[in-house]
Amino acid sequence: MSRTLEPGRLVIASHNAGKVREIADLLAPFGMDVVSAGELGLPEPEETEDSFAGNAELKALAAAAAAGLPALADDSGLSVYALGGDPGIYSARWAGPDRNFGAAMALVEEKLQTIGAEVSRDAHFVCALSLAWPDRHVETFEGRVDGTLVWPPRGDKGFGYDPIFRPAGHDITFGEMEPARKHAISHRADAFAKLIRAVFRSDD
Ligand SMILES: O=P(O)(O)OP(=O)(O)OP(=O)(O)OC[C@H]1O[C@@H](n2cnc3c(O)ncnc32)[C@H](O)[C@@H]1O
Ligand SMILES: [Mg+2]
Repeated sequence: MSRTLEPGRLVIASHNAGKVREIADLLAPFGMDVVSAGELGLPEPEETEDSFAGNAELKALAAAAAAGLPALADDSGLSVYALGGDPGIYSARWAGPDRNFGAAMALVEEKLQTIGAEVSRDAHFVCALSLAWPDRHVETFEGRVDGTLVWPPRGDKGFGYDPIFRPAGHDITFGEMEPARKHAISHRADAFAKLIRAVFRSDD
């Protein structure tokens, strides 16, 4: 049985502006009073776990303890089939400390080109969302969206690797997609749907 999230303040435990915006959009119908980790001046913890869920839990627990409030963290990434799942949990680190996703996308493409012309361009995004409370109770939900990598990058509406990811069944990239359409199908929306079913459930 999941714990119910009571109305009140909730920390979005991310230092990524694109994610904070998407999570705030997804939370908007639920009437929480959201504040980001950056606005509270919380430190960015080192992501030392070897899974999306492990890193999401670490970030949520750290923010909940520091703020004394429930905290929602997101650990996510792009997993490329032909690259054995890379960049995966290292998706942010491939962009380097200056968060240069142009360079990270070019690195993905370069590695695919090195494998050869017939290489599979299948990829998926994963998102683990963890909700933690100051008493260290934590709940984690995972989502996924499948798609194909395109080159060159297209669109400037999203963030991160969005300009090279075309979700299955669509002919535009996440970078070209309106936020509302991305929220209907994304890995983050998939994880979020599971989270809201669990923690905003009514007990009757
Ligand atoms: O850890 P926080 O502070 O939340 O921010 P971060 O950017 O470091 O986030 P992650 O550690 O989860 O790294 C995941 C990277 O994968 C990329 N990514 C995740 N979701 C994405 C999405 O919806 N569209 C494009 N790229 C995404 C994004 O660029 C992130 O930097
Ligand atoms: Mg991170």
